[in-house]
Amino acid sequence: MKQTIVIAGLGLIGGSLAKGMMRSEDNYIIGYDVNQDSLEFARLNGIVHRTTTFFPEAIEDADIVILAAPISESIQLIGVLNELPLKKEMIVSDVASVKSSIIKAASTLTNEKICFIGGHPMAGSHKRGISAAKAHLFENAIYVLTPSIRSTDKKVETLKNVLQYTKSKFVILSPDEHDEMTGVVSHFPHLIASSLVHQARKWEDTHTFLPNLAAGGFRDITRIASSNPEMWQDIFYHNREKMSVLLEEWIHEMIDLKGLVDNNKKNDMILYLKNAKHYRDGLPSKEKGSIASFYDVYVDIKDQTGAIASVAQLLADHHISIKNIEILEMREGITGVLRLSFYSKEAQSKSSTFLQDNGYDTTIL
Ligand SMILES: NC(=O)C1=CN([C@@H]2O[C@H](COP(=O)(O)OP(=O)(O)OC[C@H]3O[C@@H](n4cnc5c(N)ncnc54)[C@H](O)[C@@H]3O)[C@@H](O)[C@H]2O)C=CC1
Ligand SMILES: O=C(O)C(=O)Cc1ccc(O)cc1
Repeated sequence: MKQTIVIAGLGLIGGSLAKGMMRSEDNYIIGYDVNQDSLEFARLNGIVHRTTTFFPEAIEDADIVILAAPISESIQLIGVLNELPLKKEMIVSDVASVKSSIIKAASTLTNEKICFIGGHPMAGSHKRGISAAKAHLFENAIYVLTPSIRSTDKKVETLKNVLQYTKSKFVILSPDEHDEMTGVVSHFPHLIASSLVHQARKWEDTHTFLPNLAAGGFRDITRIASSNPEMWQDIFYHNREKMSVLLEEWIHEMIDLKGLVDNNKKNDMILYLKNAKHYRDGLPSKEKGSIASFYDVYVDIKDQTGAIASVAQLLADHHISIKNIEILEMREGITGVLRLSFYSKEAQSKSSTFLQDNGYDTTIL
């Protein structure tokens, strides 16, 4: 059955959803955004069927509306929707990284034609805007749904059917459970990553050479500090109660850790690190989920012209596509390490074998 789907906010997430849902001929997709350039990009690249900057016109014939603007803007749009005269019933969902404030806004809806179901596709990127949108962004990722009092199981199934083209895995959670868990594994790590970067920046005043020593570990743990600051401020604001509890807990943990360092508690420190390693190693890291991870191969390469191209060409010759390629360490004139990420375990192991057969040193961690 043909469905008219409106995506309000055609940025990284809205654009990726649109691209995923365009896979079905049953979906007629309208893009709404306040930014003309995003809409033009979407039109030129066939990401949606139609675009508009006028919200009432966008939702006129909608069966499903997905709010994909920044959290505070999506909350406002819920209020706007409530005031609009609607011709027919519609499912309204969102993609916001925090669910309690969205569901709170939805609970004030009085328009009987609206069935609200909160949503959060748990995958993203440090980039923003529609030009970074990818059809496969949510493949195998967890997609949390938080039904409100204004939804039914049948409507949840309808929404899942439409969203199935994103190829994500649906999980139903309460808003509070969602905000607590994402607080721990997604939001709080962003705060810490930013604070580590600040610490390094301050120490650079003492040691100007310091940035040159910022190798793989520092870059890995602070990668997420390069994300969209306005979006993360909005997330921290809406999840501020959980953030405050987590910060309090973290401060205590750091004080305990300082005790281990100051008093040279060797065995306690080893145990602390062992326990962390054990838990980290046991995370479901080979599937894309709330912690995105891929099948990686580390390759030692020489610092010489064409070194990366040779590795890429070798894999291309064997029809293996690389999901991501990153230079982890490159010391001038010596060697470096490339991290190649693949979509499957099979591609990972084949690549490693082909590379080794061609004289490269590879490691799979
Ligand atoms: N970036 C990420 O990794 C993830 C973000 N999210 C959530 O997705 C939402 C959007 O984030 P992104 O797509 O990353 O941001 P983005 O900055 O790439 O896109 C936001 C879009 O919303 C538009 N917009 C702003 N105010 C609007 C309004 N009043 N009406 C219509 N459009 C409006 C902007 O022009 C922009 O095109 C946020 O609520 C965020 O919490 C969820 C999962 C992952
Ligand atoms: O895993 C992370 O924390 C990311 O950086 C990607 C991301 C960002 C925001 C979300 O709401 C969900 C996923």
